[in-house]
Amino acid sequence: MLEQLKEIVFKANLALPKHGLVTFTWGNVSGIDREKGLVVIKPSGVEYFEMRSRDMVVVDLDGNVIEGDLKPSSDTATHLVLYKAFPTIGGIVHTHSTVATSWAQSGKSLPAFGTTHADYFYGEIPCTREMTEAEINGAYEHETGNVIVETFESLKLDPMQVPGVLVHSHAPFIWGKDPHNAVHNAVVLEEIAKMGLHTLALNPQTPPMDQHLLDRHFLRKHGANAYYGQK
Ligand SMILES: O=C(CO)[C@@H](O)[C@@H](O)COP(=O)(O)O
Repeated sequence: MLEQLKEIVFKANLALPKHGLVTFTWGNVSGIDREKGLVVIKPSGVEYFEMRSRDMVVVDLDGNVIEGDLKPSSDTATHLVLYKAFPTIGGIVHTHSTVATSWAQSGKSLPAFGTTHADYFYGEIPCTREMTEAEINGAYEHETGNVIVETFESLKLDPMQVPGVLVHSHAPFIWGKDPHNAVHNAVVLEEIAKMGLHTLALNPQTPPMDQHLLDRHFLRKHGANAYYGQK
C-alpha cells in the first residue's frame, strides 16, 4: 500500500541526518495521500542507518495503524492535527536541530532579518505559547498540534507562507507541499535560525527587515507572479 509515498517518506527521513538536522532518532518526516486520507510516517525510535522503506507506517487521520509492523512516530498525533487543520500541506518534518531548537527553548519567535529568510518564510516564524499542565499531562502530542494551530489562527498566518513553527520549550515543526519540500524548508529554518542568532549577537537592536524587501523576496519565489529560477 502506498509504496511510492513510503519510498518518498523514507528518503525524506534519511535526508535529515544527511543535512545534520537530527542526532540519534530525534526527528521524523511524514507525507499524506489526501485522496486516500492516509499518512505515511517514520517508525518510532528506529535508528536512521537501520531503517528501510518497508518500515514506514501507514496511519489514517484518526491515528489507526493501517499498515506496518512497527509503532509509528511518537509525534504522529501532532502531524495528524496539522494535516487536518492545514489542507494545503503535503509533508511535515519535526527535528531537534540545534539552533532552531534553541530559539524554541528560549520562547522567542524568529524575526525576518534578511532576504535568506524572506525567500522562504513570509515574515516572523512564531514561537507558540507555553503549554498548560493539563495539556502536557493529557494527550500531549495532540495538544502540541492544537497549540500550533491556535498560534497560526490567532496570528492569521497562511501555513504555506510561513511553513514552520517553533514549539515553546520543545523544537520546530516544519512543513511543505510534499515531504521533500518540507525537508528543504527545515534545512532553511536551521540556517536562518543560525543567521538570526549571529545577527543579534552582532547587533542586539537589529530590527526586522524592511517590509518592501520582505515582499519582494518572498513574492519573487512564491505565488502567481513568481519569477525566480527557470520560470
Ligand atoms: O521529541 C522527541 C523526543 O523528545 C521526538 O520527536 C523524537 O525523538 C522523534 O521521535 P520518534 O522516533 O519519531 O518517535
